[in-house]
Amino acid sequence: MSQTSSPPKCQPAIQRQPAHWRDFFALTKPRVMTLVIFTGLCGLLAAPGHIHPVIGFATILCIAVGAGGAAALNQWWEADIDAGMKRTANRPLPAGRMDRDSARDFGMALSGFAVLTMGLAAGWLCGLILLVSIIYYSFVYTVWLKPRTPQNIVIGGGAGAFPPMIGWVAVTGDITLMPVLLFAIIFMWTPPHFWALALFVKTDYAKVGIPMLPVVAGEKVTRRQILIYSVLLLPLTLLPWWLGHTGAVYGWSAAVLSSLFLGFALRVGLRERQGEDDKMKPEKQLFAYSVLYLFVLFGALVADRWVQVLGGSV
Ligand code: HEM
Ligand SMILES: CC(C)=CCC/C(C)=C/CC/C(C)=C/COP(=O)(O)OP(=O)(O)O
Repeated sequence: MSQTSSPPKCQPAIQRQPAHWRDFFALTKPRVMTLVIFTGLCGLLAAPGHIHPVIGFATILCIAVGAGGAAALNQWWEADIDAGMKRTANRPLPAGRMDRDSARDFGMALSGFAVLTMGLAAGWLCGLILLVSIIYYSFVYTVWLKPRTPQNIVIGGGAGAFPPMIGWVAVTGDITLMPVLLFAIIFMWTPPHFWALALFVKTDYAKVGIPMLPVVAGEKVTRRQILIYSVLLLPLTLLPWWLGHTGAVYGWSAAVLSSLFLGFALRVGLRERQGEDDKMKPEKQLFAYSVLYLFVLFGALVADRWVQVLGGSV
């Protein structure tokens, strides 16, 4: 098990020219962060109350910039690990298209800008939650948990669960039960989301000494764990409806989406791999569905709110 206690030592290919803007953009992990930004936007749109459109826009912009900054800091720290994995070897740092200090400075600048602007525009509670999520992802998860424990993403998953809470608090000004439930839903969703992927990129993580669950505990345990979190996710996503915080549009959407999630998870959880040339199709399907699932679930939350507003029930 590797214990990363200092930033990457290897300086890959020599970087002679200033990095291209495309590499700075890539450093923000834009594809992953679309869902982070979307859930933040949904938290903002589903919250009861009104927010000035400019403040609302600034809030989402700051979530995007802050998440991008945290992703850059993650890659600054992990350049040597990324260099050793096929999936990540072509990132700007391991591929030598950018020097490490630029990535660090870029990440710090984005993070600092996002937290300060968030505090000034949407209030310091939102600024504080954003700061916590940036530190959570770039330090608690990346530096501390990831190289040390197979429970890294269970605890570290909290980092990605904050954006809808930020969006919600930007509108209401305080942390009530609903933003906590939205946090809990993403927290519970993260292990099946990531372990489905970890099952089919297991060898990559093993190669660089990252103790992901399938590497340390094996596939069977990982499959069972995926199942446990997916079973718990179903009632958790229904809680906002049962407690009367949302209407039937969200409730039925959650019931259908989470049942399907459980269906995909059951196929992964209860099966055994058929030899080394197994294509891991159910695992790939669960991973792909996990992304679609969260998009649609949070979309349904907003649709539900709009139905209630138009129907005059709030
Ligand atoms: C600690 C928690 C998490 C871990 C370890 C994790 C890990 C990963 C990894 C390794 C990928 C593969 C794609 C890539 O390398 O860029 C991925 C894809 C993705 N993740 Fe996660 N993830 C986590 C949490 C989240 C959260 C909270 C969200 C959004 C709310 C999210 C959204 C996505 C999306 C949208 C993709 C697909 C990107 C694409 O289409 O290429 N992830 N995740
Ligand atoms: C507002 C804010 C700060 C949001 C952060 C959101 C967040 C925690 C997203 C996590 C998503 C992500 C890219 C995980 C990758 O894990 P990894 O870095 O272990 O993946 P890798 O193996 O691809 O590098």
